[in-house]
Amino acid sequence: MQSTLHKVWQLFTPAEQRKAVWMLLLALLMAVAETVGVISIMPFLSVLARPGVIEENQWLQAIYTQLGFTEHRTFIIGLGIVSIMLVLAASAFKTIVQHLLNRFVHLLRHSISSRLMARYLGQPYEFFISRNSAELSKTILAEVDMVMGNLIQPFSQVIVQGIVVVAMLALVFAYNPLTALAIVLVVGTLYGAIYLLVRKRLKRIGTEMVEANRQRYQSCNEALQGIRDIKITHAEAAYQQRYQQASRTQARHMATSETLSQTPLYLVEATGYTGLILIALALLLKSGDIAQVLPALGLYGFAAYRMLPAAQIMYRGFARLKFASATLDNLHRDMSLPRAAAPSASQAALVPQMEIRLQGIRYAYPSTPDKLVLDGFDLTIPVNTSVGIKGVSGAGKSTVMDILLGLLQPHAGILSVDGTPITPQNLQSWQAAIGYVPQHIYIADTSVAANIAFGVPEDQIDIQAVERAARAAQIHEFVTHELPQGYASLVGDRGIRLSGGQRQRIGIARALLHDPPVLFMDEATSALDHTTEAAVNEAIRSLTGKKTIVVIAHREASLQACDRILSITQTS
Ligand SMILES: Nc1ncnc2c1ncn2[C@@H]1O[C@H](COP(=O)(O)OP(=O)(O)OP(=O)(O)O)[C@@H](O)[C@H]1O
Repeated sequence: MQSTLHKVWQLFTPAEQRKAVWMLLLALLMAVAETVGVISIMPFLSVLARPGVIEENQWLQAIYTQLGFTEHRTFIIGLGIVSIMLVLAASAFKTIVQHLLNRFVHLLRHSISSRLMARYLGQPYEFFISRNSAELSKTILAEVDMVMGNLIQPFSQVIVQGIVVVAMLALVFAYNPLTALAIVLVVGTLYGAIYLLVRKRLKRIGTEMVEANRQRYQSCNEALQGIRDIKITHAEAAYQQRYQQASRTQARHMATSETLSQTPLYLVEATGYTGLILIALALLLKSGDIAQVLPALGLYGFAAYRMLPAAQIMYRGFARLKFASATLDNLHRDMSLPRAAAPSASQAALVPQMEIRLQGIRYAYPSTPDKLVLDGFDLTIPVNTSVGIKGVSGAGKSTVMDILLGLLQPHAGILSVDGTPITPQNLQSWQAAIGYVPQHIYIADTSVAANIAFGVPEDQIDIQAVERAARAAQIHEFVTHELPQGYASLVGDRGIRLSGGQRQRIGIARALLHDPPVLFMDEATSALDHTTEAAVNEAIRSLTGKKTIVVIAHREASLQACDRILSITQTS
């Protein structure tokens, strides 16, 4: 429990932690308002039951004479009105505080999920090749919500309602300590026993629910991304079943957790009402006068009316805290990922003047640490020359390119530009000098222009630069003559409205957009027909001598224009 609270606390920024303390104070005031509301009913009920109490009670008498009352009736009406006003004021105050609490909780959700997204995006590329993307979306979108709904919101309720319960108990205690102790004993034992019985189960189904949710996201993601293959292989039923199984498990566990957190309500309600009737009878038997019993009964009744739901909400909060503890562990782990290294102050491109160099590179992927893809790999690329890299499939060509791009960190050896090693601090400057065409081009569901000027806000796109790059990539004619809205045409999810070759040319235009001094191309023309490939290659050939170019290609034709061809062989 303590570690759960500690983990929740660590999800907050220092400013949010301070705000949380303020919220706690407000909750305290809310409980005070609640108590004032209850206490204000006491004098009214007493006087209503037995007006003679005005003369017996020095406080009531002082108020009666000070305010110049002459008649009991008007005094009772006055007390009633004051009581109503206090209850109304307390309700208004509670509404405001509740709104502030809700706001705090929902803005926290926004803040935590935004920070988690930033934390993920700040991770090195290797992090993403080791984790499933559906799992990451699930944590950002579903688990933060889950933690808010099942942890922070119930936790804030545990505190607010805890204060209400304590205030109500104090009120009853002041009136009759024995009754207060009896209430604590009965209600506390009931809830405590039920909680001890269900907590292990809640934790277990909470853990299983996290796994079911992961499978739900993953099967959904895979099914929608691989829809072509699913259609061809008729794998709809298999995917549907995979999704359904996980979804059903999740639904069942959610329902069980709900039931387990609601169960004691009816039991405690029954106990509460039984207790109230027993107290009424005991009081009546003791005094024999219903008028004397009425105020005490009013107090107990109201305290029970406020306290039992509060105790139930508290219990529910604890139960949900237990249920969500596995989700919290997940979220806490990912929120504790290291922050991205701060880039150097200067973001100017690190343009090579002499050479780009890989020296003694050794690399193995995180999932297969014993299988070295590169071992003692050296490569020197003099500036403004072009290197073609060939080799059998799986030899490690793309891995070399990813290391040149600074996406993968070699385990040994260095990547340097003019003798300056590339580190996390100057990586951004190095990448600013590179235009890169990957093997699989990612096309976003936006306009052609926004896809070429990738990552630039729509209203800041330099359309002339976009057109220039598109001409070099041999896509300008297609965009202007065949797309209904030219560069503003939308390309669909992952560029579904474009052919493979058109997508590839958009990727090439993207790489050329800023006229980079360094150009890396990984199978950049593999999806083009011969005529288009020849035209693109011609455009790239015209750049030789003016840019430093590294090309990976299987087709010799794509490497013909290179100054040097390097053959990579698989390390055994
Ligand atoms: N994310 C990864 N995790 C583990 N192993 C990987 C990963 N990516 C690539 N590999 C392995 O590393 C080796 C080199 O892969 P790489 O993609 O660099 O080859 P390549 O020469 O570019 O191949 P191709 O010509 O088929 O694109 C292969 O054996 C591949 O299985």
